[in-house]
Amino acid sequence: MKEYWGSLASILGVLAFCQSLLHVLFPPELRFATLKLFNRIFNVFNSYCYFDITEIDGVNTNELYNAVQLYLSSSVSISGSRLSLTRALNSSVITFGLTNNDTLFDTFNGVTVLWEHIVTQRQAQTFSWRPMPDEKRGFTLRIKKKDKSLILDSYLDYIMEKANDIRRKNEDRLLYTNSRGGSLDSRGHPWESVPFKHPSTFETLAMDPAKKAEIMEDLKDFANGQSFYQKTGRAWKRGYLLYGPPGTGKSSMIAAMANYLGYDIYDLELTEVHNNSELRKLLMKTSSKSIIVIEDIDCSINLSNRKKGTANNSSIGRSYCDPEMRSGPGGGTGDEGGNSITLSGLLNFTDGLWSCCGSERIFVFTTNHADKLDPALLRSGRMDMHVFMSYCSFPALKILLKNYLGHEESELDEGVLKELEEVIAMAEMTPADISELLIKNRRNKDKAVIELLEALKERAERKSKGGESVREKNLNDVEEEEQEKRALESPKEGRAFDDSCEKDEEDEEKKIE
Ligand SMILES: Nc1ncnc2c1ncn2[C@@H]1O[C@H](COP(=O)(O)OP(=O)(O)OP(=O)(O)O)[C@@H](O)[C@H]1O
Ligand SMILES: [Mg+2]
Repeated sequence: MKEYWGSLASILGVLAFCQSLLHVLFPPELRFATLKLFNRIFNVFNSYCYFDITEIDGVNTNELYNAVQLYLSSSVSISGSRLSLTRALNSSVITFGLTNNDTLFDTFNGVTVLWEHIVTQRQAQTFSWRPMPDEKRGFTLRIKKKDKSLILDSYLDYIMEKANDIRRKNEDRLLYTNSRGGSLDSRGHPWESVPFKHPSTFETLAMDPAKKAEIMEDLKDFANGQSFYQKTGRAWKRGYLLYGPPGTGKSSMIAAMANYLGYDIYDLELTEVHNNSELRKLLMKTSSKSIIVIEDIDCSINLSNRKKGTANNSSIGRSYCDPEMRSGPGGGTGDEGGNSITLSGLLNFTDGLWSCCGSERIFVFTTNHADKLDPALLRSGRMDMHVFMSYCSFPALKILLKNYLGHEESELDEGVLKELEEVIAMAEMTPADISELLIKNRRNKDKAVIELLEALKERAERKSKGGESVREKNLNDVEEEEQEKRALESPKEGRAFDDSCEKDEEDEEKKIE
């Protein structure tokens, strides 16, 4: 052992002697040139090339570093024996990462590459506007020289895309709102956000399964349709109008859409927006992969502008047909009027040049009265899909029974099922009403079903009685309308009516005399 240490010491001594000899014999310039030459020779014979991705690029955080870290976390979790764990703010998911100076092989398009995570101590604090971390972190990517041109660009793009997907999955959705009278926060953002944790999904949504499948397919096609939209020259956006009575699941559907696609929601409170330019600014500050929602659009602002007499000096309630209201992008005249937005502004918001300042966005409008909306707002391209959320149907009822009571169709008594099917359409009950009944009795499933059936029967009976009187009233109304119409259409009849009135008046006058 002593001999071993002795020989090691003598080797080190020789090396130190050589180094000092090199220093004495060769000037620094020559030493540098020699090293460069060695490097070149080494590179010629080395079949790999290396790429360093440092955590901090100058003073900015390198986005690629974070993306690589996230990307590698997806494969590391399965294979690594020592991993670093992180949990982002707002996230309910823990991600795995490579520990310091660890390596990992990855394969892309049949090419194998090596990643190494390198952590070194920062030597001295250089001047910086913000404090730097004590450690210098970075990834080194090793690729065979012959594969470099084959994969490098597409591989890095793929990593960025994958990392974004992982980030979206890990982070909870965000729900944004603008309801602060147009004020901006400290960073100049007009939107406030909270984590979006609505549990509604398409699985729990009670509606006709065929309609549900159609919507889901449409959403998936939209989300995967980047090349389609590019090819056809259309802005990558889609509009949905959800209409129907209160409590039929319009808001639940929006939440299900966001959870299905992993998008954020921007809930636009139209009454808080003062003018068209504010509306544009709000739109500019929305991110891609988001759903922009205007709930109860008929109540937010008067947009039923087609009726006579609504066109007055105020910009609210004026017609899209009104040339003044159509002029100029962004509503033009609407901005000057002061604190009101116009239909034109809203149309530009959903369909104009500004609507494509981001991409992959879905506009959803909800209303209880689709007939009150201006057709210009509803045309294809603005609202591509009109979804009627109806009263609870039999297939929807089966979904609610499963959600709230855990009942599969086969577990229910056939007779009860048949009775439910018979009365459900006539009862015209909303899924919200039925949910309340089921929640009330969820501890006693049999009681819940029986009470529901009774409530449905009672309601159906009331409806059928009410329906008759309504029908009678409607018939009377129609008759009166017909009479008025006839009077207007046949001047003779009208004249006769007028003549008789005049005659009566004359007689009256004579009597008084
Ligand atoms: N189709 C449905 N599927 C499942 N649950 C529903 C459905 N419709 C309503 N609900 C239940 O009723 C509640 C109210 O529904 P929601 O807020 O989605 O109705 P809405 O159509 O948006 O009503 P409004 O027009 O008043 O805004 C929800 O919390 C949900 O539990
Ligand atoms: Mg709603």
